[in-house]
Amino acid sequence: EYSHIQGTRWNKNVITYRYLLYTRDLPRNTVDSLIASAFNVWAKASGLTFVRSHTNNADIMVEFVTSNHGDMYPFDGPRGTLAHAFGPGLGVGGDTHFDDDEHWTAGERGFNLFLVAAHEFGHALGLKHSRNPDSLMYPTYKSSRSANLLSREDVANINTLYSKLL
Ligand SMILES: CC(C)C[C@H](CS(C)(=N)=N)C(=O)N[C@H]1Cc2cn(c3ccccc23)CCCCCCNC1=O
Ligand SMILES: [Ca+2]
Ligand SMILES: [Zn+2]
Ligand SMILES: [Zn+2]
Repeated sequence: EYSHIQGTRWNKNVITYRYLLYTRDLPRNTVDSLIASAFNVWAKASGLTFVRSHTNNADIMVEFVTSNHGDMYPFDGPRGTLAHAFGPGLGVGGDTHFDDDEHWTAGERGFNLFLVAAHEFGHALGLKHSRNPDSLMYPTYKSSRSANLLSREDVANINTLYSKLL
């Protein structure tokens, strides 16, 4: 929800992402697959393609950081704010930061990285919060989410931003 540079949406269909820092809570390949799955949630609904990059000019830089980490939004230790993402745009646009003072998991305990990442990438694509508790873009974390993560509202909102490419 930190729409840093006024760009409501990405103006391209292929969006790259790159890891800067991992968490020690999970094996790297587990992080890779959870993050890829979170991108895939939005790829299916928007027609966008997400490609992992290993160079430093990726659109979405992904990192696990704590407290003050170089932007105007320091994290707050365990619990509280779990992560944040900048809206579409150049430079810091799209960048997604996870609070590494959280306990990141692939399951039910702690905070599920897939669920949080899916919410964050909604912001990275330009989505704001929803008032519907069943929506992925609801402002607070919910561990129990149905199989189809996106509410009809989430799908409608992403389609408003990115008309589903044929
Ligand atoms: C939706 C998330 C994936 C991303 C958002 C952050 S963002 C920028 N991407 N919209 C988030 O972290 N929301 C907080 C909101 C929040 C809930 N509480 C808080 C107590 C203090 C501060 C924040 C919170 C009450 C206590 C529970 C704290 C743990 C869970 N935290 C949250 O749900
Ligand atoms: Ca926190
Ligand atoms: Zn940050
Ligand atoms: Zn949010």
